[in-house]
Amino acid sequence: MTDSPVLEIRDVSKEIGRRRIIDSVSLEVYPGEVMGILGPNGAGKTTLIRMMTGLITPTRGEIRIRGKSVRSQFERAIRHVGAIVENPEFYPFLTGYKNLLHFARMAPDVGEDRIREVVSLVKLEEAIHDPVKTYSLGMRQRLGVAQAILHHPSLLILDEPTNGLDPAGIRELRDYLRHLAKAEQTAVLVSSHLLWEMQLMCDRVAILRDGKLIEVRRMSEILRRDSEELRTRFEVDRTDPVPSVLLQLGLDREWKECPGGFEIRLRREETAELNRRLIGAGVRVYAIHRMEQSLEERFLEMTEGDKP
Ligand SMILES: Nc1ncnc2c1ncn2[C@@H]1O[C@H](COP(=O)(O)OP(=O)(O)OP(=O)(O)O)[C@@H](O)[C@H]1O
Repeated sequence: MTDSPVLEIRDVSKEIGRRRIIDSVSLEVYPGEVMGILGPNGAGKTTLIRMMTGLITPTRGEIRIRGKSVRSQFERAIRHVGAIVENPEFYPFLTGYKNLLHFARMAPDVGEDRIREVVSLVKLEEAIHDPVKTYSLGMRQRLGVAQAILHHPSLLILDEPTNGLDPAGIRELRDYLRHLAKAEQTAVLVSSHLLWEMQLMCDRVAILRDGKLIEVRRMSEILRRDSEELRTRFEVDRTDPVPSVLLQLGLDREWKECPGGFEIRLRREETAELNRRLIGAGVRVYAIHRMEQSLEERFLEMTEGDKP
């Protein structure tokens, strides 16, 4: 990536009382990407987001938005940000359009053209002239995003945006967030404690545990499982040669019999190799099943790591 980052978090820590809630976090988010902050409840996601929006100040370190320090150049930094940190509040008896008009009056250079543009970006054209009290949760969420992006922010921050949405609502949210990131080159930052939601929405994900950033990875890398040991089931006619074949391969792995064959944990390449050797030993192999680890299992592994 050659662009300069929209958001730079540099070695940020936050202590409240004697507790370090955020511990030396550094992270960069670029134009046009959807970045997820993933961590279990209490990991520090909201605290980190509150620091990005200037609601609280870091104990140490610095946060810059488009190169401007949130602490020392607050107004110049924050004008590039659109955020929904709590649930957005609207006037329920006014239409979506009138609500947006109301917010547009507070922002410089936002006219009705821009309102129409954001309404179309969040795909709310059909309902925009209905009163907000008739909106579903997902529609309110979209109106919230429309409001947050009225002033063309470079960075859109959404804290747990999928709370209360059903899978269809989450898919919609994903579609227009991705569209927004690509169409307006907005950097989007969303937090969640659910990996599968991040999988649907994000290009990259930053994993937070106990206030520490333990990894930043492309979502596609997390989902690629070639180098991982997965539980693999072989359907075979006999298992008696398995120990000697494993010995030949130098694979010091536990395996166990199961109905119609055996199970073992293997990497992708090892699976092919074991198959070849089994056939060489005269075993008939009917099927090989690699059991994908569920996303929830992977999330627990990533966030619990070396915990007891
Ligand atoms: N003002 C505060 N005073 C004391 N402790 C706090 C304060 N704010 C947050 N904490 C603690 O810091 C930790 C991180 O909280 P934070 O709300 O940032 O986590 P989170 O990852 O957003 O979790 P959740 O998804 O539950 O909101 C929690 O253990 C919380 O109790």
